This record gives sequence, structure tokens and C-alpha cells, in this order.
Amino acid sequence: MLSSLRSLLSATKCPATRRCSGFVSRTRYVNRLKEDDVSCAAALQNGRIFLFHRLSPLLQRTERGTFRPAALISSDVQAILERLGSDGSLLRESVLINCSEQNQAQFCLDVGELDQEAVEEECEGNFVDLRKSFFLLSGAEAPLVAQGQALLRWHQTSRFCSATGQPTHRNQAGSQRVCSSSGTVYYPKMSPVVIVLVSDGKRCLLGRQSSFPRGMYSALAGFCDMGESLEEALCREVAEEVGLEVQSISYSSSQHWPFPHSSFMLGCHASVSPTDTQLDVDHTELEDARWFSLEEISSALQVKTPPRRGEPPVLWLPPEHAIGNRLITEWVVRQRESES
Ligand SMILES: NC(=O)c1ccc[n+]([C@@H]2O[C@H](COP(=O)([O-])OP(=O)(O)OC[C@H]3O[C@@H](n4cnc5c(N)ncnc54)[C@H](O)[C@@H]3O)[C@@H](O)[C@H]2O)c1
Ligand SMILES: [Mg+2]
Repeated sequence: MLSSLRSLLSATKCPATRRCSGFVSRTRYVNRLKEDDVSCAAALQNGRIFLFHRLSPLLQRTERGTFRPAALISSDVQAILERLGSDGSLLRESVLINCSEQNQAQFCLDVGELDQEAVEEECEGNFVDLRKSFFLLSGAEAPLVAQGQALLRWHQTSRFCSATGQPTHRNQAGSQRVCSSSGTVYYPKMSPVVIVLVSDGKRCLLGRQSSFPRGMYSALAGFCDMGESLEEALCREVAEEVGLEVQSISYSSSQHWPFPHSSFMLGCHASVSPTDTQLDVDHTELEDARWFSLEEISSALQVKTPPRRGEPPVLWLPPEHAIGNRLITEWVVRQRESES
């Protein structure tokens, strides 16, 4: 089990290899901004800002009718805030996200204290709930918006030290908060979640929670317990949710996921014996879980928009930039290879 995890880990592409020169300097620049408040304040003056309103990102419609998150110039945001009656100090609450390939620092800012419609009119866009945004944005943009929302949420819920009850203060980048009384340093938190596509060699296993949109199924997922390894969490979740014992595991890839808060999704494939596929679904966790054939999954991958109200139910899968979709697509590729 562990050897297959190791071999897949070594074969997984590093994000830097997908980029051309400049990755190292950009990475070090972002790191410097996290440590140096003066440099970060200067970067903010020339940076790009992604606006949110009560954690919903601002999206603009493109000429092609698609959507993109609005990356506003810092000075434009400052002018808009002033026109809408904010004293200008709000801009300094921006939180550093990253640095673009054009070497511009990227920040996020929640303008929830301003009138939503007035900001939308000024910015020629709309604040769209993050779940809905995820189905409207492309693969490259959704993670940026998710990261921004996760950081803003963490700041909004970490204003006080959980040990002393005293206020915490952030650095300029927003990469940490410090208790004003004890000096305890807090960093943004994530919850590790294992997501696994189980296969019996011919079919793959998908489940749905009652909260999922109608017709949607995904790979099994669950939060890791304190002290568990990834492999232990995976075996426990599969046993708990569908009553199966996993035989082997291989690692695929990972992803930050903003729901319900900040999850760190660790994606794996797992196999069960073809003679041990009888499901015993825990209906307190899952509304349904079923085995699906390659044909069923292949046609579901073609469904790009969820069925409208009143239309007959149809199997559809998580959006392309969700790791669940990636695991399912990898399984389809492997099945086709093994059958050819
Ligand atoms: N990106 C993707 O493709 C994809 C696909 C499927 C699921 N997911 C995500 O995986 C997450 C976990 O899946 P799940 O809901 O089946 O988990 P789960 O099976 O562990 O069940 C959720 C329950 O676990 C408990 N729990 C334990 N630790 C928790 C923590 N740190 N935060 C919240 N609840 C905790 C709670 O009681 C909660 O109701 C979901 O939030 C979902 O958004 C992502
Ligand atoms: Mg689960």
C-alpha cells in the first residue's frame, strides 16, 4: 500500500514545473511580503484586489459570456471606496493571496460593510455565492477565489485569542494574527480531508449526501481524525460510509477546498476485491452510494451543466476543478487503457 503511494507521489507534477522562469523569485517575493509590513503596504498600492461582499466574490461577465473574478487595480478600489463613503482605511484590511505571473501582488478584500448594489454598480460586476461561483469559473480562477475567501473567513472568525479572550492583531499581509496579551501567534487553519475513488476493477463507487444538488454523485470523502495517517483515515471512512474493506491505496493529488470551511483534500484511488463489493451504506452520512460502470461515468463526464428544475434526473459529477472530478477522470483513462 505504502510503496504505491510513494511511487505516485514521486510522479506527481510539481506546480513549479508547469511555469517558466520567475517561479522562484515570485515565491520569495510573496514570502518577503508576509514578513515585511512596509514592503507589503507598498505592494498593496500597486497590486490587484479581488473584492468580496460577506465572503461572496465579485465576478464580471466577459465578452464571450463566461465569468471571471474581477482583479481590480488598487488605486481604482481606493477611489471607489471613497466615492461610497468609506474613509479609505478599509483598503489596508486587504489580505495577501499570492503574486501573479505578471509579478503583481494579489490581495482580497471584503467590503461587506458597504452597500452591495452600489459596489456592484461601480465595479460592473456581481457578488456571487462561492458555491455558485465554482460552477461559473474556469479551473485556473476558482482556486484563487477559494483561497481568498478562506483567508478572509479565517480573519473574520479569529479576531480574539481562544486562550486569553483578548483581541488579536494581524500583520499587513494577513498571513498571521498575534494575541495582544500573550503574544501567541495564530496561522490560517485547514482541516485535512481524504477523498477516495474506490474501484472493484470494472466499476467505481460514488456516493451522494442529501445536501448535494439533485443527481450529483462524487467520490467518498471524510475528515481525518486527530492522530490518523492518510491511509488510516481512508480505510476508516470507506468502512464507515459503505461497509467495505479497502485492499490497496494509491495517492493521486491534493487540493484546497473552501467548503464547509478550509479543507485540505488529499485525493486517492483505492481498490476492493471484486468478490467483496456488497454495499452496506450508512444512511446517516450518505443518501445513496452505488457502483457505476465505465459507460455511465463516461457519459456523466459529458454533462457540463446541472439539470434544470423539472428536467428528468441525470447523473452528473463535481465540476472540472474539483478533485473528485479529477479522480473520476483518472479512473476513466486507466480503465480505457486497461480495456484496449
Ligand atoms: N473537492 C471535491 O471534489 C469534493 C468532493 C466530495 C466532498 N468534498 C468535501 O469533503 C468534505 C468532507 O466530506 P464529508 O462531509 O463527507 O465528511 P465526513 O464523512 O467526515 O462527514 C462530515 C461530518 O464529520 C464531522 N467532522 C469531523 N471533523 C470535522 C471538521 N474538521 N470539520 C467539519 N466536520 C467535521 C462532522 O460531524 C461532519 O458532519 C465536505 O465538506 C465536502 O465539501 C469535496
Ligand atoms: Mg463523508
